[in-house]
Amino acid sequence: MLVLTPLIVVLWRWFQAGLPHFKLHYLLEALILWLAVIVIGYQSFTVESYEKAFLFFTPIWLVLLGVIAAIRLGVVGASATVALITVFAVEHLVRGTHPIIVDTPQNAVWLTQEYLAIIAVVSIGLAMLIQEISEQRDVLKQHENALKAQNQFLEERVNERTLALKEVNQALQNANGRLAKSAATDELTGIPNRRHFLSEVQRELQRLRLDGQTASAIMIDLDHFKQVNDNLGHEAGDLVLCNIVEPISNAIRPRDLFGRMGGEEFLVFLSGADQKLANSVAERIRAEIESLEVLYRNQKINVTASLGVAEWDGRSHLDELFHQADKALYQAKNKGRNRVINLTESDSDSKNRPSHEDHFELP
Ligand SMILES: Nc1nc2c(ncn2[C@@H]2O[C@H](COP(=O)(O)OP(=O)(O)OP(=O)(O)O)[C@@H](O)[C@H]2O)c(=O)[nH]1
Repeated sequence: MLVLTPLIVVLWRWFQAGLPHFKLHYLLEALILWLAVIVIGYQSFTVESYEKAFLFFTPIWLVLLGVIAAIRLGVVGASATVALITVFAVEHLVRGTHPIIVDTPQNAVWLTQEYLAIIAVVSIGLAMLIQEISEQRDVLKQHENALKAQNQFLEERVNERTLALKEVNQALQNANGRLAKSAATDELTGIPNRRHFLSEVQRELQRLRLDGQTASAIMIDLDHFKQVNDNLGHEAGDLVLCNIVEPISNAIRPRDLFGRMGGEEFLVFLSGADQKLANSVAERIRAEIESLEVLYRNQKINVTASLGVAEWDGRSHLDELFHQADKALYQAKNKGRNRVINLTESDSDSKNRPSHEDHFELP
């Protein structure tokens, strides 16, 4: 009864949990094993067979079958195998045909019980141990899978965050770019404003100084621009200022610097250009402006400009260069406007004229 108890417990749990589904190969293995148990059990517990084939049909082999049952069939299979062996042992004990030959029946019962206890402990105990290990392995596997899933989730979150951060960063860079551009651009005309223009010129002057190259500046001021505003309104004046950009840009090279200094005054800086070249560029600008026709509310507006040219001496600060150009511009205005004047051509009086700009402050 003691030996059958595990089987009864296992079967009872089965019924409680619902009958498990055994796979075909499991049933086949169980069938083969139990056949071996029946053959060896019958022979080893029948005293005649035991005596004839002592080594082959011995109850010890049944212990080995119990171990195989534990490994291959689990707790259920091991319990069933132990039960089967118990049936043989008890049946032969009752009939008195058992091979356990001892002096008294009482001792035979004790010895049989010990034998069955050993089989039960080895077989069912081993099966339970294997089951425990397997369950622990399953739990570990589950934890590992959960950990992997958690890691994957975290990785996805990190990727999402990184992507979001990249997007924010990109947006920030774009905004910064736009901000820098708008800080450097004249709102009305879209060309570099005074501050940005002067800083670009200063950088260029440093480069030219190192390279030992020359440069020239052209200061452009629209003539009688006040009249445009007064006669046609500020909006018309703005339109003229916007339209003036294209002819000036057309007359210079892309690498030349061009900016609005304020009001109706523009500045051009020509790297590597001497006085002669600067004069011809200024003349081209003047002609382009003169031929410009701005259409405002079906009305054509024509403007002219006066231009002052100055060549850089290779040493002086940009303040000085632009003052020279400004003085030349003053000469152009004095001499009747719509013309280009180079400071070398201007009369000495003009040099005493207070500058158009107090000074060209650097950003
Ligand atoms: N529409 C418009 N007018 C401006 C702007 N900035 C300055 N002005 C005007 O430009 C005019 C400049 O007038 P003045 O300095 O007398 O020069 P001018 O009339 O061109 O005369 P000269 O330079 O001597 O030929 C003023 O009426 C300013 O109001 C601007 O952004 N838009």
